Amino acid sequence: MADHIQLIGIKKLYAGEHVETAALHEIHRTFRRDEFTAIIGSSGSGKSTLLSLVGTLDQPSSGRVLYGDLDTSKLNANQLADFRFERIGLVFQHFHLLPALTAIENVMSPFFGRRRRALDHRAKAKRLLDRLGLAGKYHSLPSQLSGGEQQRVAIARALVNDPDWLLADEPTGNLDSRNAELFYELLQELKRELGCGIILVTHDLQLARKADRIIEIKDGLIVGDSSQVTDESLC
Ligand SMILES: Nc1ncnc2c1ncn2[C@@H]1O[C@H](COP(=O)(O)OP(=O)(O)OP(=O)(O)O)[C@@H](O)[C@H]1O
Repeated sequence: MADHIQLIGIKKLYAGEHVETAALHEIHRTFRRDEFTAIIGSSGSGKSTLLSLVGTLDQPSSGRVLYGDLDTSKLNANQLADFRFERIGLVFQHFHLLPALTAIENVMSPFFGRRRRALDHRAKAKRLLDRLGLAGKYHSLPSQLSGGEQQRVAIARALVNDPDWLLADEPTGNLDSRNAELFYELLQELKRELGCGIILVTHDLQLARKADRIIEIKDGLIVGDSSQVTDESLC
């Protein structure tokens, strides 16, 4: 189990028809599993790009992403998919639930096509849904759930395989401030209970301020890191 993720000289260029966008410039940073890290920055600053590279959903143009000693740039596409499945849970702003599947089927969906005992993961999915206050909603479709409930189904799905890391991209963007607050508290509890590292991209400074560590991105560069500078210089 990796206790840290290390970014070594990460750059990301997006090639357009006529222009190339440099979304990230030479990022060096280490994330620790015992920290709740919030990533903040204005729109277009590179937060989602950074999270997708950390989550191995995309490859950097140059540089490397290490989970402990494991260099993810050495893995092929199938190995990366297995690596993500085993180690990383992902939550997105729009939840990305499959509309034709019930809550419990959505939670189990990471196992579809993988040889695992169906009974084991159904039991795990139920435990997670119960833990997240959705015991009566196993068979509800996403369209029959509130935004906050859909978000909790998405978290259950991200946690169903006991990941070492939970990466969340603007997960509170579609929630009102009360539900955003509840969501944040839930993440804190899950972190304590399950011991997974959490990296949260957010526009919500109120929430970010509660994290153990805040990293601020501007124009593809890290311009603030509360583990290296005083809190007053951030936000
Ligand atoms: N697939 C892509 N192709 C081309 N350019 C992209 C692509 N994805 C992102 N970009 C560009 O890279 C830069 C960083 O985008 P990114 O989505 O990482 O920002 P962000 O901080 O997450 O923004 P927001 O808060 O609005 O979601 C932006 O200039 C964006 O237009």
